[in-house]
Amino acid sequence: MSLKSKVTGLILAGGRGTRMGRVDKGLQPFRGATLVEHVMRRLAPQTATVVINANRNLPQYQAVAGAAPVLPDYLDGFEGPLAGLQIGLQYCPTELLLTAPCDSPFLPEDLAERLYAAMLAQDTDVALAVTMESEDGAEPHRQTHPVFALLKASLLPQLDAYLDTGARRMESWFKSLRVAEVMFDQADAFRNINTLAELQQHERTPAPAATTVRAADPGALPVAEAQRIICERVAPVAATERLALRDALDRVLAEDIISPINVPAYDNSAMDGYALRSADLPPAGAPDATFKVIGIAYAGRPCAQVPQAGECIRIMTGAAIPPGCDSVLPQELAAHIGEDSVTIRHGAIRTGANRRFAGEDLKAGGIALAQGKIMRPADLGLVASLGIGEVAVRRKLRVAFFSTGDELRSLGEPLDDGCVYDSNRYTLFGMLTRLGCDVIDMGIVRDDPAALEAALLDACANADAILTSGGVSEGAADYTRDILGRIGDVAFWKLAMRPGRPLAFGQIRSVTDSAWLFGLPGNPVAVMVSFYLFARPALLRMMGTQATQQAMQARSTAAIRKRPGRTEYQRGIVSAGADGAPQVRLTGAQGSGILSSMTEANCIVVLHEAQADIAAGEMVEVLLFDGLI
Ligand SMILES: Nc1nc2c(c(=O)[nH]1)N[C@H]1C(S)=C(S)[C@@H](COP(=O)(O)OP(=O)(O)OC[C@H]3O[C@@H](n4cnc5c(N)ncnc54)[C@H](O)[C@@H]3O)O[C@H]1N2
Ligand code: MOO
Ligand SMILES: [Mg+2]
Repeated sequence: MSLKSKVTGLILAGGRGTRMGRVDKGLQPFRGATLVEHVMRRLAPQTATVVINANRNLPQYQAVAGAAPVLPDYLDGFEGPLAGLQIGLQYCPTELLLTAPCDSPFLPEDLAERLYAAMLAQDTDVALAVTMESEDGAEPHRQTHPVFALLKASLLPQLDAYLDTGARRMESWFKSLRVAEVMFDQADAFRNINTLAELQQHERTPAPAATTVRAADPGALPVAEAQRIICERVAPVAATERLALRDALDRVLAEDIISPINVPAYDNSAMDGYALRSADLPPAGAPDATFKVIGIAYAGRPCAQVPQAGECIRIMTGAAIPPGCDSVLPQELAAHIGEDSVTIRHGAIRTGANRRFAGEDLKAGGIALAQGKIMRPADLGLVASLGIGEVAVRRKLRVAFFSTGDELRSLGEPLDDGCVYDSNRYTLFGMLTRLGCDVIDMGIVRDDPAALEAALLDACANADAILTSGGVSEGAADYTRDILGRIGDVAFWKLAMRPGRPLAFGQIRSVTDSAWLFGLPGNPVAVMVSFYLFARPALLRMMGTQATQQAMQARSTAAIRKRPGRTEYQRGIVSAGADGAPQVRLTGAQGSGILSSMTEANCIVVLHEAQADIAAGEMVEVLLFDGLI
């Protein structure tokens, strides 16, 4: 299914146009058309249909929307973009909704594609555009553009609930969701035209180029684009197996776990104390009430006695709440404890206090864990709490890997002149094992076409995916390309990133088998960065789950040099600063072959394509290694 068919476009044209003198912004003439028509032209090629959210001049908007509907807000009173988004989500017939304001005639032609790639890679519900803005003389800063968003249509109930609270700010709502931010380097493309003066000014200036110009690396593919292509091509393995619960640790669930029971199965006490009927508690102004203790309830030994007015039951944590009781007084809150009585003051507890309800953790018939979940220790416990001892998981992935290069020597061999020990097979072994794959280490393959072809066909017969390192850059790999062309469809990419500029990706096929190939660059750090950004999300998808990337913002403790036009990944150490906020420093020399600065790192600092030099104190994005690298 193409991305386009999954996306409905929504042009937000429902505002009052206050800054434009209350004119209807979308209908303002601009370069021979109206603003909304320009936006329509940019969105239409990226989406299945485009609908317009407008609250005035509906016939004029209908003329632009054609067969698609024009949707006025469901909420009254020009409540802002979230109200427009709400009606858009209510209408949305596809899985995804892409929004853009009516006054952004230059929006990027690859907006949907790039937002979707990030949504997939980071497993989020929303993806937003971000740019680096530099106003005259000021330091460049990150600017998010919440009205340029790709959202899952399934978010509607969450938005309804948010609007019910009376809140209206888009940024605040997004803070409650999982959001991917995508850096675009065409700041102009997101510039909306707010005033009539700006409109006249733009009428004269040339339109920004629709496609990105990558000055640093012309022809290089953006990272998000490569991630999207890879994720769209690979699919989860179909085979599953049933395993005893403990053996399912770190495996991917192949079926939803439906709870056969309520957990807890019965109402029970959260405290050691006295179970009572709250109607018997003393009202305000009344003297303390003394209850008669008529029995004891233990966990596992319920008490069947039914307290009457003024009676209670001594109860232990976890014991079933006796019939007729609705609240538990913790024993330390009693005013006095007698031989077989307890005295309670007004206000000591609320009605319903310390009562844990049947099904409050999990409801019978509900989905306790969804398929695709990686089984962590908490998940094992949760499944055990349901009394389930076996689960279906996807079969493990088999991943073959080898290093290429005549200069490589294996451990135990003498290091001849001009040679290096093969380290990539060790980092790859570690990363693949951490990911939960069955690994097939195929050793070192010489720079020889026949040997390489034989190794690839051998790997293809035994593995779902093949990871190689080395031999993918410009000249030396020419014969590799020929082989791969013969036995598969493999593309060689130059990526707009560093390290990890060269990458080969595609499928190897023999008469009976096929396997995905990730031809990683040879430099030891490039291998790891390429694995993390491209192979890992793809392998996780094949395993039946989705990659999560733990991204966060941290303050850079020092200035960092950065060339605009490519994404740079630098090794860093993130820690809490003196004020408790996250800060990051680089680990030293950042050459693609320098592994020592990788071993010290706990994160990668991501310097986006459009970013230039970073000043000390500036916020940067970091990806946590998450125990993988
Ligand atoms: N003219 C150009 N040259 C290079 C380009 C380019 O665009 N134009 N790209 C550079 C970049 S960036 C990288 S990264 C490397 C990638 O090269 P290959 O994938 O062809 O890898 P090799 O040439 O085989 O090796 C590169 C480097 O890494 C060492 N290496 C390789 N395998 C291992 C291993 N298993 N363990 C330890 N070290 C390994 C190898 O000895 C080389 O030093 O190309 C640049 N050149
Ligand atoms: O990928 Mo290379 O390591 O960018 O130098
Ligand atoms: Mg090379």
